Amino acid sequence: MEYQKLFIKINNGLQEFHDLGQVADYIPELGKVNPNKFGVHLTTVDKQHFGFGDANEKFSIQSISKVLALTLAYTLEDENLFKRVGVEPSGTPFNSLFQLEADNGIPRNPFINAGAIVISDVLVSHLKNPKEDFIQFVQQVAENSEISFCERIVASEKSCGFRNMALANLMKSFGNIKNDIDEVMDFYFNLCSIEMTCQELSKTFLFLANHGVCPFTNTIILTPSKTKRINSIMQSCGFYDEAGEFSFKVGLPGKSGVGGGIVAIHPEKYSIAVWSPKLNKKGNSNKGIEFLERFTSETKISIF
Ligand SMILES: NC(=O)CC[C@H](N)C(=O)O
Repeated sequence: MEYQKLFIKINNGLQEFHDLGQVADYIPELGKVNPNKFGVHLTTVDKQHFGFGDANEKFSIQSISKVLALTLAYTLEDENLFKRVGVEPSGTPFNSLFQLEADNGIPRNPFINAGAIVISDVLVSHLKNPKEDFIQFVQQVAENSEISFCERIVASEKSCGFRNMALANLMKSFGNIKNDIDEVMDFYFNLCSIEMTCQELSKTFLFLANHGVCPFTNTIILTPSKTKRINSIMQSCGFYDEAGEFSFKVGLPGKSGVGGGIVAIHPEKYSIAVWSPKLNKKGNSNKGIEFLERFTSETKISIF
């Protein structure tokens, strides 16, 4: 399959797409990004690369990193992890508070903010030097020692992270945060600040298309069963209250971030990353979803 030609064809078709999305500006630093950036990169499990547009430019992967945090926490806690966080779609925005009270401080899934804050707490409990150990894990999965947190984004998020602090405090009141809130939230904001290019992102996530094994190094990141489960949580919860719509349109498990990135997995075939900073009302990349819908329609291949 010549994906390169297909990317060009879809991009040509998208010239007529009227992108009504808006760049996330509730985090001041994210509001400074050029809204017209657009990149795509696909890496196959047999290690072929296909890139397009701004595929080699770094951007803030934001909530996409929640998948990597879940991956590490799942290997450390096994099924015990799911006593403190569920695996059901929330049907609510990523930073919603109200469900959490009714659910006694147990977040619906690990990909909404509340769920990722619980995962952060788990990692803070297990890791000796949480931030350093976590970024080393990401570098290992990415096979790239340059991947890092972005201090500028961390500071920007901390300056306006009131809802996230509220989520953490509410969960602490229910006993579902074990460590000091400031330490957990410092970890969470760093987690959200990781930067990657589309190329780095698609390569990093390839283990999820390959039964948990990184094809470049043959390193086992997860067991096949845990890999299936993480893909399944991405399928049902990767896009907040738009998860059903993404599944309906694209037909692949995936995860979005408010930096405008999306990564989607076709098990046993490829991992694809798209970046377009303008978001729809649900906080997902508007053009990114459109691109992926056209991509799986053109290739006529999805998991369904
Ligand atoms: N959906 C997202 O990417 C949200 C992550 C963002 N850092 C936040 O906590 O609000």
